[in-house]
This record gives sequence, structure tokens and C-alpha cells, in this order.
Amino acid sequence: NPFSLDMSIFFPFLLLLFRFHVDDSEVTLNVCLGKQFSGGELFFRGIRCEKHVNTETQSEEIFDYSHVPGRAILHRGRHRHGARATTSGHRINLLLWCRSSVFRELRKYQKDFSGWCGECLREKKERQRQSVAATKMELLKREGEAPKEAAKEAAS
Ligand SMILES: O=C(O)CCC(=O)C(=O)O
Ligand SMILES: [Fe+2]
Repeated sequence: NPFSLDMSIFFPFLLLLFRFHVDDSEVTLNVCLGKQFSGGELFFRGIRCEKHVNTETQSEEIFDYSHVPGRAILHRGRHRHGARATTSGHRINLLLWCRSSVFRELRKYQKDFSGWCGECLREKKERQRQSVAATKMELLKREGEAPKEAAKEAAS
């Protein structure tokens, strides 16, 4: 359809609007130090590899979190996230971005990240579903042919 609009062109703007991003880290520690504030909720929208960073969020990947002073959240750097605007007061957070050179080196030689990327996993499940469906079709076809073969043999 030449008139369909690829919504992904809006992604950089959405990113600016909500500061929705992945961190350049393997693991991020986000500590809420205070003080009194409202707003500033963290929102998470699924873990993605580099190739799938802009793909759609599955409903089960939606996770919002209201930070509480004195608590910390530890998340994967590749977990897409952002913080909503602080609507009043002061919000102070300590962020620690932890990188792993080993993880990064190994990642260069891998193509399938279904162990942690939500989209790689979705694609893998879809491939499996299709392969099961194709096998079922093949078996049904053979079952349909078997009586014909038997009839032919009986006739000869
Ligand atoms: O504002 C926050 O709590 C999150 C900030 C964040 O995700 C970051 O700086 O990487
Ligand atoms: Fe972040």
C-alpha cells in the first residue's frame, strides 16, 4: 500500500518527548535519593538488541515504576526505558552504568538474542509455530495419501 505510513519515522520525536532510550550499559543501577517530588515515574518497554531497538512493545512488556526515595532499581541497559517529567519538587537519582567488555565482545559473534531480546524471542517463537504448522500439514497430506496407496495396491 503506497499510502501506508511508516510510524517508525516518529520514533526519534517520541524519544525526545519522553526521553525514551536504552543505556550504553549492560546493567544500570538507578537509586532514588529523594527528595520530595511527584511525577518522574520510570517506564520500561521491553529489552531489545541493537537491531530491534525500535520494534513494537508487546503488552506484557509494559512496566511502569514509581520510584521511592531510599530504593534502587537494577535493570538491563538494553531495557528500553525513560522517566516522565517531574511535576513538582526535586527528584535526585544516582545512576551507575555498568559495562561488560566480555559481553560486548561475545555479542559481535551472535545473531540470535532470544535469550534476552523480546523481539528475537518473538521471531523465534513465530518460526517454531510455522515449522510445527508445516509439519502438521505434511502429516495430514500423507494420511490423506495413505488410503489411496492402499486402494491402488489392493487393485493391482
Ligand atoms: O531519570 C531517571 O531516573 C532515569 C535516567 C536514565 O534512565 C538515565 O540517565 O539513563
Ligand atoms: Fe537510562
